Amino acid sequence: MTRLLDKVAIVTGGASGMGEAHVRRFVEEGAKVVFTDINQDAGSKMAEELGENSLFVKHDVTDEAGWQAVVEKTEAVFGPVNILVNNAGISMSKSIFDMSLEDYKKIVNINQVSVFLGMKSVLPSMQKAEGGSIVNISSMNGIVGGAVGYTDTKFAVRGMTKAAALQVGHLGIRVNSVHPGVIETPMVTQGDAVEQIKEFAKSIPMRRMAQSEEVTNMVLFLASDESSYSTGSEFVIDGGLTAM
Ligand SMILES: NC(=O)C1=CN([C@@H]2O[C@H](COP(=O)(O)OP(=O)(O)OC[C@H]3O[C@@H](n4cnc5c(N)ncnc54)[C@H](O)[C@@H]3O)[C@@H](O)[C@H]2O)C=CC1
Ligand SMILES: CC(=O)C(C)=O
Repeated sequence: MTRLLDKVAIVTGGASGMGEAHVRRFVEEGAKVVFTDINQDAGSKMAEELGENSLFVKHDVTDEAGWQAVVEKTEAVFGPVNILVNNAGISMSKSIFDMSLEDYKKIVNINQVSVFLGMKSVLPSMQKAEGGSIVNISSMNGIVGGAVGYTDTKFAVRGMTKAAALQVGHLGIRVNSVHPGVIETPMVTQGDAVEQIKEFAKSIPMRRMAQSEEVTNMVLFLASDESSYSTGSEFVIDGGLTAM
């Protein structure tokens, strides 16, 4: 299990759901992983369990100064950053009639502005490392429409990925987006639309939601050198939903 041997990675939203699965697998694959989240309790417990090749830093992905601190801490403890997974995000299921500007700005800041801040903050460190891989977690709703606000941010992440990829390819830095369908994480199982989502899952071509680890396999491929010629691309993992 050495697909990320000696790579230094940052994973946001790493204390739960898909982010947690990515962190655990990256450590198993030999990476040194700094993972961040606003959930201090879950993050600290996980870091204790994972041991010396991981470090938890409490960080809100909308906080620009905090991003600098995360990168500085990563370099001080493990060295320059090779991998960034911009995973943290929230969902929101209000209609356009009910959504306030405050709601809208909140989801744009957490799901979209954070991705800009993350990429901008790690690039100098990736230049020190002489290359890197950025994996931006969008959604199937970055390919086809869904909830207002959420869809807007996930389409943006897909576009931001391509724009950044064009600018940093010559530096040996790759940037790709991942587009999960319906994944069984707390975002889905603890949300207010759980029954509707379960019903919806019956209409997925593969007739089920995915487990986080199935998305991790894709993220791991993109984070590793195995995807050395992939950049500016979107990788869909949705059980066939966007093929419909
Ligand atoms: N679960 C699903 O079906 C799908 C999820 N996604 C995306 O995948 C990513 C991960 O989602 P899940 O694992 O499902 O969600 P989750 O809710 O299980 O995990 C998200 C994590 O992000 C953290 N977080 C939230 N706001 C934050 C902030 N401001 N700063 C730092 N951390 C913050 C949460 O504390 C949590 O630990 C999100 O970007 C989501 O939009 C995309 C497609 C499908
Ligand atoms: C499709 C999606 O991004 C969900 C369920 O959060």
